[in-house]
Amino acid sequence: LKKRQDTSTPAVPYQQVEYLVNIAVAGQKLNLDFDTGSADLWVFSDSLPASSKKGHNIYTPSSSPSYKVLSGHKWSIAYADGSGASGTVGTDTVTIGGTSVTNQAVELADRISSSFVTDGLDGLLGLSFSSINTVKPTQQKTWFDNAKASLSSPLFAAYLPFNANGAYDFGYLDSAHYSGTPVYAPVDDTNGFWEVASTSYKVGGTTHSLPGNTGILDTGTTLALMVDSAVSAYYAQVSGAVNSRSLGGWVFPCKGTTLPDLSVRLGPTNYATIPGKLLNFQPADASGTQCYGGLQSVGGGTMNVYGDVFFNAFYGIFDANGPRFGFAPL
Ligand SMILES: N#Cc1c(N)n[nH]c1N1CCCC1
Repeated sequence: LKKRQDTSTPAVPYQQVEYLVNIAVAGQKLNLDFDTGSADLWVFSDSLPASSKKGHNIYTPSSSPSYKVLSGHKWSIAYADGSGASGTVGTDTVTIGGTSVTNQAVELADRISSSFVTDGLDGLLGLSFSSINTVKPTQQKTWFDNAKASLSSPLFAAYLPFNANGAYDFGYLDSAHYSGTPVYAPVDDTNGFWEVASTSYKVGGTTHSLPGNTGILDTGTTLALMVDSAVSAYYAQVSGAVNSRSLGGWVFPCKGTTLPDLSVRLGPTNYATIPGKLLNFQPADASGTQCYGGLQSVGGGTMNVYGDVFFNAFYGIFDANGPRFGFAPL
């Protein structure tokens, strides 16, 4: 699994950092973005315009003897960052690590939005709950849902260290990928996400409550996105921080700033502390004067989104038994 930081485009709230995982769809190697915030497995297909296919590995069903068309089935997905894709559906054998799933729904993109053309990925592998899969008329299951019975344990874990190669462990916990003992929070899968209660946070030695709030653990989102009260309270601790419309979010002076840690409550008991140094995402402009924060606003609602910034500090354990989410410091 490789991590590629796309610093070419200006920071935007949902900018994707690709976690490229090499998987085989019927022996055809593809780099897919493993995304615990969505439930569709889709790939670039040969029915895309040539301009969209440039620089990507393309899945060609015609060269796979095990491919079967799922006739009359379509899919269409729109992500929170405004990107999207759509197309037709088939099934094939999908192998990750040593585990093969036969008759896995593979969604063929015949339309993709521009951000996918420039990203280094060849598609997405959804790892949220199958209840939000977009295939119609018959909803399809995620690769993990299909695979979990044949794994030693019905779980997977995300190891995504900052600026280093990461890994997804399927069916087991790799003790080399975390320290200490994992703690767990119950997951409510009603909305199809790995969603836990997140009713308070700590910054600058003060505990703030977030009544009725939850958080989703989402490897497909780059940053940590929280409700405005939390984001404002955090940047109130950072001198010179401003919420810049032109730069697309909260920025602060790159020089001389020491960001505070952010502790977020996951479940009824435990807090996860993200060190301040992981909350400096990248320079917000070419001059490098202002830096873009790794904590940004989720907009409205009470559902916070703990993305890759969280996983840069914690090994994330997605356990279908429960279901529950576990975490331990890297
Ligand atoms: N926005 C967004 C988003 C998310 N919350 N999880 N995964 C996402 N994407 C996967 C590919 C593009 C966006």
